[in-house]
Amino acid sequence: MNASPPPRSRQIPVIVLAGFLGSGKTTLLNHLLRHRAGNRIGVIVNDFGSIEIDAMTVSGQVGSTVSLGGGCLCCAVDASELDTYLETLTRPAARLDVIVIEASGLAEPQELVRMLLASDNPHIVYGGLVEVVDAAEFGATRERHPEIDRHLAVADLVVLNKTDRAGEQECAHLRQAVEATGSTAAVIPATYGRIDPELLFDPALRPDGEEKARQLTFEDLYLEERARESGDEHGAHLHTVYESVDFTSDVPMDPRRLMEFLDSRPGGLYRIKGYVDFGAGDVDNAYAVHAVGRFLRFVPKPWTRGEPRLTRLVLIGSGIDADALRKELEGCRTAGEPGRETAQDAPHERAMWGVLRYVRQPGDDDA
Ligand SMILES: Nc1nc2c(ncn2[C@@H]2O[C@H](COP(=O)(O)OP(=O)(O)OP(=O)(O)O)[C@@H](O)[C@H]2O)c(=O)[nH]1
Repeated sequence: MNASPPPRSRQIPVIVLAGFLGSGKTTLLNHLLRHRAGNRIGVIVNDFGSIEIDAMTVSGQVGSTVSLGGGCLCCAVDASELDTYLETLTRPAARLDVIVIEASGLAEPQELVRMLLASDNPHIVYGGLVEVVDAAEFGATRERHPEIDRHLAVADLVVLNKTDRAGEQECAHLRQAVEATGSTAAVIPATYGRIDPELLFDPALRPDGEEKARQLTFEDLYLEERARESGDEHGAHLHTVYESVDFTSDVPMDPRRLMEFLDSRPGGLYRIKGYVDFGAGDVDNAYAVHAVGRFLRFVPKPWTRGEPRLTRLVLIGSGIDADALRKELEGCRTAGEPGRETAQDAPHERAMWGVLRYVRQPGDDDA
């Protein structure tokens, strides 16, 4: 009998980090690596020579960084090559929580996103496209590279970086430009790429508490040092640009109403995560939900015996109206007569069609 590999139950989010030359991608990546909240981050870079790989690796993580030499990722690496790198990084031994691909400043990010969505690797889930924009250079870059509008249109999160060098006007201009592309991406202002890592990944939840019990690392020391230098502005400001909304319900959600809510979600609502009980719509499964920008996916998972049938959602965004969102979600609950309905009822099955559009079937290519 063949020894089967150990199960890898979680899908690892893969985030694409894009932006024009010098916009601050590497700075942002380094910031994420220093504020990784216990997560183990794997990085694929397709730059060559100009990045200090050593500076980007964090303690205990050397070996999880794969550098693609030889040019622009979307041109030089075909899908099978990318898959090989992803396969390496998703091995259980790597114990990664998130993978970030830093696209070359000249890459067409949509090509890379398409490759990820079409990937057969069952251990990854697309985690969104983050487009870094140099606020001070935005006007000039746009003149030289009109394709930036195309990049903004497909981004899930736009980081308006270098706001220290730009005036209010440039920032407002960029927001308008993003909206004009038809994009609903959240726009987050930043200096030196200091965005809240929780926008991209969850704090690690390690059952063995290994991260909590560990000794001070270089990362901690670095953070302490920086906090001292800056009077701790740094840490305090990280949490000011976005809001999060928690929603819990023991009444099942109505699939049609929830899909209406999700299909018309406001632009600033950048992330939704959690799981949903659709009651009679599917009595056997909880539906894990994962939304980044406009990307949405449901993954059905059988309820375990005795597990409380709850819907639990966390919504994260900037410029969102938390009370209004919570009310809208409350309005998505079923009238609530659990037990009276059965999954065999045709109307319930039909109501689930909207949800099932976002459940990936084997062999699907969402691109
Ligand atoms: N003033 C200012 N400078 C910044 C900020 N963020 C990054 N920089 C600087 O901008 C320069 C370019 O930053 P990088 O992070 O290397 O940019 P990149 O997008 O990775 O560049 P490429 O790899 O060439 O595409 C560096 O000198 C950074 O220190 C910021 O918010 N404000």
